[in-house]
Amino acid sequence: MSSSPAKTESLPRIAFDAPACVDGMHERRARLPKRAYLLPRLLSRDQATLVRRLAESDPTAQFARDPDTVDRLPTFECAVFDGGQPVATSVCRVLEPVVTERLLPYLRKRFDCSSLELSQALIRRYLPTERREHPAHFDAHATATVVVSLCAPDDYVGGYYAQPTSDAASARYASLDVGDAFCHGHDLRHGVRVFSGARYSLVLWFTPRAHRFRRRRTSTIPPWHKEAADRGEADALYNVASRDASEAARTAEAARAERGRGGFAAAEALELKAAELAQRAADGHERAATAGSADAMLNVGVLRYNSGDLAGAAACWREAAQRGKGNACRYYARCLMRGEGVREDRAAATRWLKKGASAGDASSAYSLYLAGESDRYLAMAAASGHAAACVDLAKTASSSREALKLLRRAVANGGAAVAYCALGRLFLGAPGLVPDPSAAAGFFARSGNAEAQACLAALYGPVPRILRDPTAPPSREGRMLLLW
Ligand SMILES: O=C(O)CCC(=O)C(=O)O
Ligand SMILES: [Fe+2]
Repeated sequence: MSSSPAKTESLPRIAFDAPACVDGMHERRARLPKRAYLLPRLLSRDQATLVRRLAESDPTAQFARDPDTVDRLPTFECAVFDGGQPVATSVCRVLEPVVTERLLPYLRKRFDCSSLELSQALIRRYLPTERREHPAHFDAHATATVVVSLCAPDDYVGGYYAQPTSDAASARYASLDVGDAFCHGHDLRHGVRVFSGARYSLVLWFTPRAHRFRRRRTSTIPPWHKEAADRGEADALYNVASRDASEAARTAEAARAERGRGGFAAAEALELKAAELAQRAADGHERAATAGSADAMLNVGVLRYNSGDLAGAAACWREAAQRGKGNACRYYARCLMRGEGVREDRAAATRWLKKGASAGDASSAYSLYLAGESDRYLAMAAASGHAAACVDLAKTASSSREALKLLRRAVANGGAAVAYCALGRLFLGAPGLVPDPSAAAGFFARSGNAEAQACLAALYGPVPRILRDPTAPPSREGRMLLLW
């Protein structure tokens, strides 16, 4: 992870061919190994601003916090159009003419599909107190993706990047002006990293009419991606295998729930299906790894590790790490640190963690900080939204305001229990904040972890039952709303 750049211009950027006009649409083809295009000013500045304002104010629009399909952290996405139907009606009214009159004719031609339609549209936000990144992934479910910037370039540093290979160093950023769109197919690895500031984007997914999908009902692999897998394309093989793996996990969860309800026969059938899917996922990952997918190599390493083949696991992780996969660097460093499957070598482990951190893996950066390397690794991890790093950095923040920002980011990035506990401590007394034991108690109750319960006991003596409930609302709702 490069330490925070001051400007998007200093990041490696996507190069484009000269402008061309296709069916009245201005495009610039990206110089990338996969089909991708810049569509300058797809929305006017006014339209982009209006879309963003409506998303923030329309009662039919809401930024959801349910788990994202890519990283399982809160999405902070606002549904605009779903399964062929408008959701945020006011936003759809602005987009309708742009989609039907300009985008659809263009995309049908560019992606050779006369039945292409808008399947889903959503707005994502990346605020300093919320999501900072969306890890590299494929939009396998869509024939074509169109991402429109709803922000001025000066509002943030970083943004959307295309990453042709699994090596994080191959990431190239698209500098988009407000209203500019970037358009790509199902086979382009891409992601978002916001180093600073706030970013809003509109994401539109197009599929043939017959494959229109509803939110989260994307567990089946669509034919265009399956065809790529059948041709032996490593990335597509990996995507198919990881879809099988997540279906296996979902089915196993359903089996557990069924067993809990006493439906033993149904549970058994689900367990069988989960085992079949897990086996198919394992075979798929092996095939994808053999075809050269570093993403799959990481998972094959996990499978080997879990089966007790530590040397096999270390070899897989090393190979994936050599190909620039940040989390594989960390997994391999762990082997070196513990002498698992390789000879123990702490100096080499540190070198691999540094490589992982510079490939964007926040946990590598945090591990380096924990191992006593420079404090800048703590700042690096916190900047990416690493929850524990945000909480640790909040302890030495220069102001209560900065500490609050970091703790809100930790809550949004999966660290609720520990962050709420730290918030409780902050409200017991911090420079610039009037101590508020009642607000502190509310946060401790929300946290529910052992430390927070001890703090509650210290505040009020034996903890009343209601305050032990981690879902109990804070005691002063009005005040909480101001902060949250
Ligand atoms: O926010 C963006 O620009 C892109 C988000 C994205 O890649 C996705 O939602 O799949
Ligand atoms: Fe995407």
